[in-house]
Amino acid sequence: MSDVIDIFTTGGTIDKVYFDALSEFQIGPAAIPDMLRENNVHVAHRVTQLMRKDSLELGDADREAIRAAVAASDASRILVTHGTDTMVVTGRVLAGIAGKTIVMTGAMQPASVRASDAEFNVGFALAAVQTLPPGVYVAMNGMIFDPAKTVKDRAGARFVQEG
Ligand SMILES: NC(=O)C[C@H](N)C(=O)O
Repeated sequence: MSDVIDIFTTGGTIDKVYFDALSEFQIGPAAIPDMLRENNVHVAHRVTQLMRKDSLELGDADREAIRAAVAASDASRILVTHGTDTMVVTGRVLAGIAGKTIVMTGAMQPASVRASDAEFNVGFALAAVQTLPPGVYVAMNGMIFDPAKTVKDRAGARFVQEG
């Protein structure tokens, strides 16, 4: 097992950037490498961009590809950045990968805009992945959630534990 934190990016709003010519947001390159460098983060890590998709567009094959990448990693600590709309769906697919701490995070606002929750969530998730025992977690807005018992409250722009 490697001590390096494997970071897999999949897209989602965290990676959206504004394309002026089209007057719309599209998913750009992964935001996390610049974010970690600018914040002077020296935790050993490597970043792999798996896909650039809004999580509403992820299908079963995409989720299996994410699962395969996580399962194949030699790291015991894995961070997955992901769109928030279906983060818990992918989290449930990742359940059952034994012996790894897998933390998912994302953002309600793109990392490229000023009032974004992206840096806070990534910092929080980076702490969580280094301290939590093996399992799959959603780390968002200062809270840790079990994807099996969590839903996104779209109106409230937050995650909510069920039951
Ligand atoms: N905040 C987000 O990431 C929402 C976006 N539609 C997604 O799930 O990819």
